[in-house]
Amino acid sequence: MSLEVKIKKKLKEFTLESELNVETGCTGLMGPSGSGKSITLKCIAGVETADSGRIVLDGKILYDSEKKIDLPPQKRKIGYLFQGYALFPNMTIEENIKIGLRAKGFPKDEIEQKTNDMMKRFHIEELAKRYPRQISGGQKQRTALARMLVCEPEVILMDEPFSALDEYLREQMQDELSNMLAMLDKPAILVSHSSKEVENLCDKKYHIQRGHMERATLL
Ligand SMILES: Nc1ncnc2c1ncn2[C@@H]1O[C@H](COP(=O)(O)OP(=O)(O)OP(=O)(O)O)[C@@H](O)[C@H]1O
Repeated sequence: MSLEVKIKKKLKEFTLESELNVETGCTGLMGPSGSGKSITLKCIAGVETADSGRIVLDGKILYDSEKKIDLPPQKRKIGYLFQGYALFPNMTIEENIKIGLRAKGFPKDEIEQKTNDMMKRFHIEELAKRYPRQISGGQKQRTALARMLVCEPEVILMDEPFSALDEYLREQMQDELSNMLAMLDKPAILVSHSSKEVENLCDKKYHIQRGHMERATLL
């Protein structure tokens, strides 16, 4: 399974020129603040649109400016773990996980089944009826991961998934994430400011600076 990205997008201060190939396994994306990491992920997910280029997942075109193809986010099969998780504060943990499945029109009993399976897998079933403000940082991250994976994405995008966690929890969640990625066997992109995190979790990395992306070597 592979994801090929070659896109351009004019931003206020520079032009983003993202070019990366991601295979099964985890690819790190590093760079200074404001260099174009999040917007690259958003273009891949389809919540932002590039000005030109192509995004191809296993031969399937998600975006092609010349062919005028631009699949909406719900047709891209991409899981996006947002910076800060973006859980809906007015929905319970359970409802937060169900929302994507509802949007995709799954039947009610299948939604229940899939949500319960995911909550068990991430050890959050006891939190089902609580709201995001009533759970810890690690539990929020588990909820966000469950919400992302319940829709069975083909590609996983993670924007600084550990930045909100303290050091102890960060190491624990890194281990969990590493096991999960190995089990899923899908391409993943991890945006991070930490070389250590990328060295631990990724088998490939890119650097981006003012919108210009280059492959870098892991230590
Ligand atoms: N939709 C948009 N249209 C135009 N410019 C944007 C848009 N979104 C972000 N930008 C600008 O593009 C640049 C890159 O932003 P981006 O959010 O990708 O940075 P980043 O590398 O993820 O930074 P950080 O590490 O701080 O999260 C910034 O200068 C930002 O102000």
